[in-house]
Amino acid sequence: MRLGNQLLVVGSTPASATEILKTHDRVLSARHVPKATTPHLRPFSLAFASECSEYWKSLRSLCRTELFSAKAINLQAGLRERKVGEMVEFLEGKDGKSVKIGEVAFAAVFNILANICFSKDFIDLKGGGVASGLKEVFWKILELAVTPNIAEFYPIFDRLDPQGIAKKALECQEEVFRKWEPIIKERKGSNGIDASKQQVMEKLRNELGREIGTADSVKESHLSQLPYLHACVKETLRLHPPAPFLLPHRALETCEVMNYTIPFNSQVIVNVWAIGRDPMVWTDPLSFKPERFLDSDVDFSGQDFELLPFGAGRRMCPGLPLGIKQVHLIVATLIHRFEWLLPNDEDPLLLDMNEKFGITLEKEQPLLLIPKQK
Ligand code: HEM
Repeated sequence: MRLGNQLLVVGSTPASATEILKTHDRVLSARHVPKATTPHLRPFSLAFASECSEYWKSLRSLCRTELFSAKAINLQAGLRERKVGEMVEFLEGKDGKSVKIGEVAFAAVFNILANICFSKDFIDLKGGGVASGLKEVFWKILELAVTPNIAEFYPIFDRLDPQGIAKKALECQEEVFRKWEPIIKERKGSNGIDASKQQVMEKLRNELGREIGTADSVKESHLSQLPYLHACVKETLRLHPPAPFLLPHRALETCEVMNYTIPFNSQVIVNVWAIGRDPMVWTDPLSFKPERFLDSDVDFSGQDFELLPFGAGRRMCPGLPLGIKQVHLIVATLIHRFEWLLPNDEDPLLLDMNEKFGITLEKEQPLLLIPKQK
């Protein structure tokens, strides 16, 4: 696609994903950096490092050896269990009332990361906390990053910033800095749910009941014994990959991909959302069927190009080991500890499942649920 002066190349099949993320991994490993990722944050960013520089390499190696190595992940198990326990306590206090479950899970995940890096919580589950409101600012930045920006398509408009995107992005950045500065200083100092999904829930509850039994809380040591949970999470990531186009790559040099010439500096994206729903790849692609993964070796570790929620190749997500542990632990805990109802006796079949596209995918209407203690 041509967007003004910008060339955008989209790979939407496992074959083109293999070419982009494996065969031509080095040449296509640069990042297209949207202007809305503000200039002050760019030099420190791993995700928006424009090239695989020495600094980028040192950050990746820090992730591999310190933050997300198998040893580090095991050592963090107690912390994750504690934070998930606090989330459960908070939800117990909301028995019978509706909660925005996405926000609650976001706070738990954010606090896990904040404790790994800064040994303290950033978000108070009841609202408030040093980084309350950060989620909104992050969403705003992501929204700005994907807003079609005339100044990017036609560099002649760069200085004019006709849509005010650069200005708004700068305001967001200032807000992030305002919220983070004290912490860092201190540190220095529509398709509804069908009946088959109810069967999925029942199977998952049975598995959790069998493996965890009457134990009060789910422990990370239980997780490897929960194949149906793993299959449910894979199936969710197939249909709803959080980064539907990965993060935009950029060609370092002109190269040939599947007989197409990709000129130097083109933006290259892989549409993993489309791959996950491709009828040439998946049988009955739009149905939520975790069973498809039970007798299959297909995994999201970057070797199977039909399932790429974390990408593949050198720009692949370094946070996979932490991300996936958190998702398994949180989902298992929420289902094991609570019954979940929709507000106003809403029919699950009529639930609005539309998604809002951006760098990350989220439900257009936040999911409101009522926890009921079992
Ligand atoms: C379920 C959870 C997660 C998913 C689905 C996910 C997905 C992704 C995807 C698709 C990419 C882009 C890959 C590409 O452009 O080829 C990415 C990059 C990245 N992710 Fe994740 N991620 C998750 C959790 C995390 C966590 C927990 C962290 C760290 C705390 C993290 C840190 C990063 C970083 C730093 C990059 C940029 C890597 C680079 O450009 O070299 N992610 N992630």
